[in-house]
Amino acid sequence: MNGRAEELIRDVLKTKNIKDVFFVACGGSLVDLYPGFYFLNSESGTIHAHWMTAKEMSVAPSRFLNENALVLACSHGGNTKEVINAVKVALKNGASVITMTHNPESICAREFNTVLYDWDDKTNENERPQGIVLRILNELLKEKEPDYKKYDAILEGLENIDSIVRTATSKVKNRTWLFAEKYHNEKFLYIMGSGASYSQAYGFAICSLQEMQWMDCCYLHSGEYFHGPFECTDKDHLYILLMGTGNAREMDERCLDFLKKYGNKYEVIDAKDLGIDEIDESVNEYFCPMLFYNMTVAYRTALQNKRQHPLDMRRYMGVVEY
Ligand SMILES: O=P(O)(O)OC[C@H]1O[C@](O)(CO)[C@@H](O)[C@@H]1O
Repeated sequence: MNGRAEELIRDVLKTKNIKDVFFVACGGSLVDLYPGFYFLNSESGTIHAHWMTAKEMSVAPSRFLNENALVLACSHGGNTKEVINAVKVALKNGASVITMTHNPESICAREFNTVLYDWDDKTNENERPQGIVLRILNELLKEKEPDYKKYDAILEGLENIDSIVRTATSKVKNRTWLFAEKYHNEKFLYIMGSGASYSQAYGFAICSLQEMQWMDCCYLHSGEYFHGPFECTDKDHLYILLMGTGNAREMDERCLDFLKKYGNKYEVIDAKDLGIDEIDESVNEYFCPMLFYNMTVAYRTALQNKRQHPLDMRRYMGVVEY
């Protein structure tokens, strides 16, 4: 780990008493910030967490967006207008800002405090946005909360997650191919998850299936499935269930029990079958989304190959005005 993330948060803490952390971005980058938001909500006794699409921060800024706030903003390309505007509003309100981007030439990199990350197959999970966010928050809690006890377990997880992800990715290869063979023409998919991994149900749906495959689908929180959506369950609808760890897991298990009884077509991606237990039980739920992200890449690649629909084909994004 290169230390830039740690350096930036320590700098902030020299002069600021952080009471609120805002996580802002758009689309896939926003997905990457959710586990940090969930982590802070679960672990901190002094800091409030807020997670929102960047535009919402500019059009409806919270009253907590002030000199005691820290904004963590992510933009892969570093130039997304909504993100740049949100950061400007945050700075104007006196907040501290750390951005993350892959693009050294971008506005994020040139104009704001930034952590630059690589994005190639070899990049370690702890140097990608989800890992960087967890590193920043781990330092923040260590500095601010004397009773924070998970610092070492998180560091250890950050050391181990990359090899877990790589092993899991090769393990699911055949399975993703079979999935694509069976379901490449599916009319509608439900993607479910909970806890920190709710983010990946969201990302699987909006980025991998809708944006990259133009497939109709929706994402659901496993807990919310029982509050309306389950009425659609029958032998024909397809469900993808991400099963994480931690306290939230019981919501995923409840969905699985129900699907076993009343459903027929469901794909279970269980972090416990994919090696997540190699990370300490007290923190491994925060690493499941990194694992699930890589599973969504594996599934969407198999779908792309079967459907002959390139992952980078767009008809609106970056093509027309919006
Ligand atoms: O991360 P950036 O560069 O701000 O771009 C955000 C855009 O990229 C995506 O995450 C993926 O194409 C979209 O969901 C979103 O509109």
